[in-house]
Amino acid sequence: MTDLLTREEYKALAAGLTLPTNAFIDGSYRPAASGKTFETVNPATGETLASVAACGAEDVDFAVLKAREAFEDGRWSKLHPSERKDTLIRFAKLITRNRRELAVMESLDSGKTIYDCETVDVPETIHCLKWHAEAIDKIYDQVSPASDDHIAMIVREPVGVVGLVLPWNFPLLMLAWKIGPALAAGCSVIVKPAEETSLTALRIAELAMEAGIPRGVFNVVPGSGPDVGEPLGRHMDVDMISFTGSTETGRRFLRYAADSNLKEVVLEMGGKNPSVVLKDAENLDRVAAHVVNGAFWNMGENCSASSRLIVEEDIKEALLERILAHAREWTIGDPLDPEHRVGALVSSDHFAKVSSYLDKGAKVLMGGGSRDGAFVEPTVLETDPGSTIAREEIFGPVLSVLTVRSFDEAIALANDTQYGLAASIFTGNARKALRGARAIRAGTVTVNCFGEGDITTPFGGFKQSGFGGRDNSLAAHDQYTQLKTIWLDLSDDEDEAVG
Ligand SMILES: NC(=O)C1=CN([C@@H]2O[C@H](COP(=O)(O)OP(=O)(O)OC[C@H]3O[C@@H](n4cnc5c(N)ncnc54)[C@H](O)[C@@H]3O)[C@@H](O)[C@H]2O)C=CC1
Ligand code: BAL
Repeated sequence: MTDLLTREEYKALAAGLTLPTNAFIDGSYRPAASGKTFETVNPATGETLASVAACGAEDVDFAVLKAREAFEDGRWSKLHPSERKDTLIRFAKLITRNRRELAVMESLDSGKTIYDCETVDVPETIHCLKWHAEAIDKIYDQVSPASDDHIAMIVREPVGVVGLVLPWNFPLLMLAWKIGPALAAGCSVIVKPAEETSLTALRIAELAMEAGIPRGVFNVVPGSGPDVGEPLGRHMDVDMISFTGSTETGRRFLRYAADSNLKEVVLEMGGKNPSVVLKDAENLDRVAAHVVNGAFWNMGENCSASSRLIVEEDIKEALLERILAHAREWTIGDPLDPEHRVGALVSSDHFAKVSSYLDKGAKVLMGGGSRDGAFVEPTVLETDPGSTIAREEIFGPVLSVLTVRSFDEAIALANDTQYGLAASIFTGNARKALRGARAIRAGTVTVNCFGEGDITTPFGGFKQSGFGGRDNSLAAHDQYTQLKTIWLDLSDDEDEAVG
């Protein structure tokens, strides 16, 4: 368990931070070529934290050029995997040494609670980098079954120059999910952080250099989606894009790829994830704790948040009573107070979007309030399956309650969505649990718990939640590598016909 500081100690650390503001390209910080900047704001207070380089196509071109040079000369891509492993482990250690600074920076820039930053975001970032580092010198190439006269080798090669386009809800952790396997594989990366939360990615770049990752291999280009994300997506010399964010922007990356060099595209997008609670669920208090955690953790700014509760009517009242009791324990307020479990939403724009759902006519069972500084109370709403609230990804601390009368109705409703990222099912009946888990079309289904798995399990979505690959586990290495087949002719009969 992380040793947390007091609110006053976190405030003092925050006051003493030096915030990185420039792009990081070819091993050094530099302003945007245009000289332009944009403000990054602490959403909990509305105060401007820093003016960050507002990069554009010229900066993207330069970063791609340098990333390509690094990739082709092999200063990283051709190292022995164990050397990349050692460097990445040094990198993880440097993050550990600077973990408090990163946790505070993340909390200030995103509104996330310091509690989550200290206990989840930063430690999971470190664990993710170490895991992929440790894996990379243990993955073997293959030899195919072939006749005695031939050997066919199947070797894995890094994809090349990859663009990593990040969301703002887990700025450090999503960075780690992507750079962990990409750097381990030998790729050169261009990170495009979300404009709301650029700071920790920019600071991490410096630690990457300090760890010994060669210049040009790790670049961070901050700026808006249209100014940086689009030129990256359309670049003719970028081999692949790995994106996490909204389904709408994910679609754009497919168009960019189709219109340019058909680069590979991996998309991890939205969700409207169901928690199905059947009438034979055991220990409703525990079920309620899982549902509340799934819905309100990280302010519900989580693509795998369990935002739809689908409950059989026989147990609805008993479950709701417990859900409301648990939800009341989720204290809201200053993100730098380690007692708080609910911080601020990421921005005033996002606050306006989430707030707009709160007056759409659903029956409010709890919460529904908001206050200055982008805070939205954990909210439980009873609604019907066709309502906007029950269908759209709100990405805030809002749980919709939907009532069903049977197992089949519950599963049909769970699947009645364009998304398919995550789901959970609560029941004491093993057969129903497995039937439900098989029937729900989602990348992750948890039984009698809410969870996203861990670094060892693939994470990604079905339907409009995902495309092209998985984050986490060895499956992530498939994203950043491609297979090559090499045939060797071993026959020594010179008379044998060729072809
Ligand atoms: N799957 C997930 O983890 C996330 C889902 N979302 C969903 O998306 C909604 C909107 O949030 P946004 O921040 O607007 O997400 P977004 O999908 O627009 O942003 C994600 C990333 O894409 C970039 N981007 C935006 N427009 C672009 C464009 N035209 N071309 C290239 N890159 C572009 C952004 O700068 C950011 O780095 C949220 O309310 C939530 O529902 C948002 C963030 C994360
Ligand atoms: N649930 C972690 C990944 C994401 O929100 O995108």
